[in-house]
Amino acid sequence: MFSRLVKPQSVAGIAKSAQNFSTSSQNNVKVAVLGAAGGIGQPLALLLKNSPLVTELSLFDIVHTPGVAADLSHINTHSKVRAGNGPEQLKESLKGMEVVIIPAGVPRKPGMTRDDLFNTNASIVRDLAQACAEVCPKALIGIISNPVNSTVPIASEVFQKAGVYDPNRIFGVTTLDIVRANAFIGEAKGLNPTQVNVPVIGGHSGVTIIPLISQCKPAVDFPKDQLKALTERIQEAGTEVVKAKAGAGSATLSMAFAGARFAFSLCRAIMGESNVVECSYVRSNVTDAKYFSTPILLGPNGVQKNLGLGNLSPFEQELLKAAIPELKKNIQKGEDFVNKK
Ligand SMILES: NC(=O)c1ccc[n+]([C@@H]2O[C@H](COP(=O)([O-])OP(=O)(O)OC[C@H]3O[C@@H](n4cnc5c(N)ncnc54)[C@H](O)[C@@H]3O)[C@@H](O)[C@H]2O)c1
Ligand SMILES: O=C(O)C[C@H](O)C(=O)O
Repeated sequence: MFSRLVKPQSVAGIAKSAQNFSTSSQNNVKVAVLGAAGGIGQPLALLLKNSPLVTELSLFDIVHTPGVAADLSHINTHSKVRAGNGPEQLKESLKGMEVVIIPAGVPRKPGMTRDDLFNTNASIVRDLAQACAEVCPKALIGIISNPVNSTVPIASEVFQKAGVYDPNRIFGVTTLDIVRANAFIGEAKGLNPTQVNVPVIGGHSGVTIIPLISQCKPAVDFPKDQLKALTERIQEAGTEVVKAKAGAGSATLSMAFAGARFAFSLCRAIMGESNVVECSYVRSNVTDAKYFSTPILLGPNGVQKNLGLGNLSPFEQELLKAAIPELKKNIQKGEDFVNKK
C-alpha cells in the first residue's frame, strides 16, 4: 500500500540524492523549459540549473530568453544553458531534449477561472506541442500551462495527428496541488510538512482537484467540518494566490518548486531509478474521464504503471462524482479545439 503513495520530496533533498547520479555526465538529462522567461519559467530554470541531474538546460520563450540564459549561465554548476528566442528558434531549442516542461501562456487575474485562459493558451500549447512532436517526439513532456485539464488533451491530440502519440509520455503537472495539501496538513497538525504525503487526484481546477486525505501518510484525522474546509482550501488554493497577487498573476514560486520536483522525478526515472512515484494528469482508464490524475510509477519511458485510486472514503467518493462531469467537459473542449474543421 505504501509504495503507491507519493513519496515526500523536497527540491533540496532531490538535488542531494541526485549527487549519486552525477558522476557521469552521460547519465544526466537534457531538459527544455518553454516559457522560460516568465514568472514560473525563471525560478524553475534556476532550480534546474542548480541540479546535477540536468546536463543541458534549453530555455525557450518568445521574449527575453537571452538575458535569462546569460544570467543563469554564470552559475558554476555543470549544466550548459542555451537560449531560444522567438518562434524561429523553437525547433532548434528542442533538439535532443529528453524532458520538456511547458509553463508558456497567460496566468489568471482575479475573477477569472482557469478555463477563461483557454482562448489564449490553447493555441500556444498546440503550437509548442506540434514542434515537440516534430523534433523530440520521444521526450517526456510536462504541461504546466492552464487550463491543464484541457491543455493535456490538446497536446495529446496534436501528437496523435502527427502519428507519434505515446500516452505514457505526456503529463499534466498537478504537483502543486500535492505540495499545497502537504503544506496545509503539516500546518494544521503540527507535522514537518516535508514528511507529509497526500495524494491528490482528478484534474487541476476547482472541484476536479480531489485530495485523498484518508490516504495521507502519516495518517491524520479531522472532524467532518474541518475536513470539508481543508479540502475546499486545497481546491481553491490557486485562487487564494491569484487574489493575494491582486492582478500581478498567479502562483509562480511555489509552482517553480513543484515543477522542479516533477521534472527531477522524470529525470530520475529516465536515469533508471526505481520507485519514483508522482501524481500526474495522464491518459487514463481508471475512471470514465479519458485523462485523470492518479499516482503514477515513473520509468525511463514515462508512465510505467498507473497506481490507481486506492481506497476512497465515502466523502472522497462524492468528490470524485462531482469531478467527472467537469473533467469530461474540459477534455472534450481541448480535443475539439485541435480537431475542429
Ligand atoms: N499547473 C499548475 O499547477 C500551474 C500553476 C501556476 C500557473 N500555471 C499556469 O502557468 C502558465 C504560466 O504562468 P506564469 O505565471 O509563468 O505566466 P507569465 O506570463 O509570467 O509567463 C508566461 C511566459 O510564457 C511566454 N510565452 C507566451 N507565449 C509563448 C509561446 N508561444 N512560446 C513560448 N513562450 C511563450 C511569455 O513570454 C512569458 O514569458 C499560466 O497559464 C498559468 O495559469 C499552472
Ligand atoms: O490558479 C491558477 O490560476 C494557477 C495555478 O493553476 C494554481 O493552482 O496556482
